[in-house]
Amino acid sequence: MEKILIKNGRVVDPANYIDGKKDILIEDGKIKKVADFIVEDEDTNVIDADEKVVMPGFIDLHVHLREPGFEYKETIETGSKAAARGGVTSICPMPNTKPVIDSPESVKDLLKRAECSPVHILPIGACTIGQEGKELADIEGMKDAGIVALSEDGKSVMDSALFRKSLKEAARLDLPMFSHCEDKALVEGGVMNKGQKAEELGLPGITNSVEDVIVARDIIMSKEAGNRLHLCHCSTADSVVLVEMAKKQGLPVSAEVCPHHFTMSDDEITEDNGRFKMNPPLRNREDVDALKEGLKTGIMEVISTDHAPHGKEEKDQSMLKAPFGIVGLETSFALGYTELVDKGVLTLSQLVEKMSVNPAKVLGIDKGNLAPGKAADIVIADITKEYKIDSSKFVSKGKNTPFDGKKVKGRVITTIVDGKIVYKY
Ligand SMILES: NC(=O)N[C@@H](CC(=O)O)C(=O)O
Ligand SMILES: [Zn+2]
Repeated sequence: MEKILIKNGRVVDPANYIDGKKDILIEDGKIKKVADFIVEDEDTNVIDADEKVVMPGFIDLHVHLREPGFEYKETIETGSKAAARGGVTSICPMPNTKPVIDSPESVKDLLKRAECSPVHILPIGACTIGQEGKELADIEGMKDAGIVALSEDGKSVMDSALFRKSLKEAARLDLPMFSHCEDKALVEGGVMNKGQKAEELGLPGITNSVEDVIVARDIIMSKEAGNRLHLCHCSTADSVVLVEMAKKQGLPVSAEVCPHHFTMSDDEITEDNGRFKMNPPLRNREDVDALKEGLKTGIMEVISTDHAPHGKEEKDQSMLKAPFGIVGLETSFALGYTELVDKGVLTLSQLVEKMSVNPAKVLGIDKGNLAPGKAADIVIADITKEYKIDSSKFVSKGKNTPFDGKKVKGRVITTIVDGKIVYKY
């Protein structure tokens, strides 16, 4: 296998307390050596990373690949290539495909299909059969087949007694539960955040309580069941308060924030169009500020995208009709860098913690770390030059983003997975 030497880059590797100029030698898919100066052999591929940052590959705990069943929105191939373009070297696809990933056979089928992927695919299994919320799925069988977490994402298991059963299985099998927090009955047809903007546009609103009551329920129930709980796409100020309370009690609770929720608030929605529609919705300024503060203090540990591709026609219509969801894999680093690091909310090292180190901890996998001997999953990026997000360049089939044309910094230049270059700008 090719030897690669990454020279002169600013290595940002928080797991090893490194933020400084180093060379990294990669051999046989693994990191061989990290040092101030490494001399190359003749047969080494040298990557000049002068003025670039070199980080452990990002791990995205929340993506939708749509295959099987909705290949017109995305396939495993296009979604995983989008990940590589975004510097994301491991992705966790949610089970809301058709059929739903709810059995050992469907997990095996997914992993077989995933052989085309340039990045690692770590599947998540559904809690209930068909995500219908009626009957528990074969969770142990799915674990044996290779799932890394459980989730009913797209909805909550609204039957709390059934949810308790899945939490107990999660605890027994040591699988984290990834909770999509949404009290279905409270949505009442809402399509965007309830507030002044929704009134202006004449659209039904989604209150914060839709999320908050299930965040509280899931924390309380996980405390009793003894499972690890990871709260998906937190969007409200009170979610942060509740996660802080759980952490103060020493509970194994983690929480993610998506780039769109820390970048944009509902008052920035310019028109009634599906590109502004996702679940949970863009919230108000106070919520956005609370999420940023939560990221800063460390209460919110993970940034993941909830990459949710849809067809052009589906999204280019009123929020009353468009499906929920926006793409995120190809813009997450740029938004994180621009909104959090460049604006002084986080250091670059802290951003890497949220995008690489902590997601690995949530899954309990040996990644997010550039020490010798570790797998060479690496991203090299340029953080100096400003550019505009251009959705026509996305390799994802989904172009549905509210950030088209936004000026950002933070461009992924090279992505390496297991010592192999899988993307080059
Ligand atoms: N987030 C979304 O708006 N949509 C997701 C489902 C989900 O993660 O809630 C989807 O699958 O499209
Ligand atoms: Zn969700």
